Amino acid sequence: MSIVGQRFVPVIVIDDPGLAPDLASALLHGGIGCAEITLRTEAGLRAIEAAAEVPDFTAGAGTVLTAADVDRVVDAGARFVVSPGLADDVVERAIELGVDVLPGVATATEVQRALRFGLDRLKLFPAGPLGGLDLIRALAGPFPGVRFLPSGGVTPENARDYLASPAVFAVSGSWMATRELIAARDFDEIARLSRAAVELVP
Ligand SMILES: O=C(O)C(=O)C[C@H](O)[C@H](O)COP(=O)(O)O
Repeated sequence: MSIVGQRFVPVIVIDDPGLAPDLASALLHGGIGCAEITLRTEAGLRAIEAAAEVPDFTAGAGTVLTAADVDRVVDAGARFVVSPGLADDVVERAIELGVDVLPGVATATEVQRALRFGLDRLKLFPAGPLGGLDLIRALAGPFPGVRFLPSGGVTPENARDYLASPAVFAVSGSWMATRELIAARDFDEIARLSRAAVELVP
């Protein structure tokens, strides 16, 4: 399973890898089948490993900054790799290993660089501060074949509008599984917020 077909990609910052299986189950319970587990914390890598074991769940890695990170997260079981920006070595290594890669782009120049790698699904980061849907509409003009994953400033209030754009394949954000909710083991609330997100899509 890959990220294709997913419409919500929760961004996870986790401090205890032991919580990853319950987190993945809560997301699944809410109707979300994947997550980008970031390497922002020490626990990230082991959390990917644990979430990758959960049946029907697609564990991905976020904040992947180097080719060595790609090796580590793929070894841990990550099925997709997300970066805040576009680093050639990260993209090349992910392609070599045959894992989906979603580099972050913020400009038309970066979209062109991503296209040279044959990528047509890109993260747009940080989507809100960059101009949100206005920017996506502007980029969709010269790049009609590209689909974006807006991340950064996506909320339950604007997710539906983003997802209504044909240039958006999924949205990403931390709101349905915040670091605090995970640390508090509030898996019922994570499932509820996930369900509410999924229900935003007609
Ligand atoms: O660390 C990374 O590699 C990231 O991917 C950054 C995240 O995409 C955003 O931090 C999510 O933004 P919020 O939903 O506004 O919290």
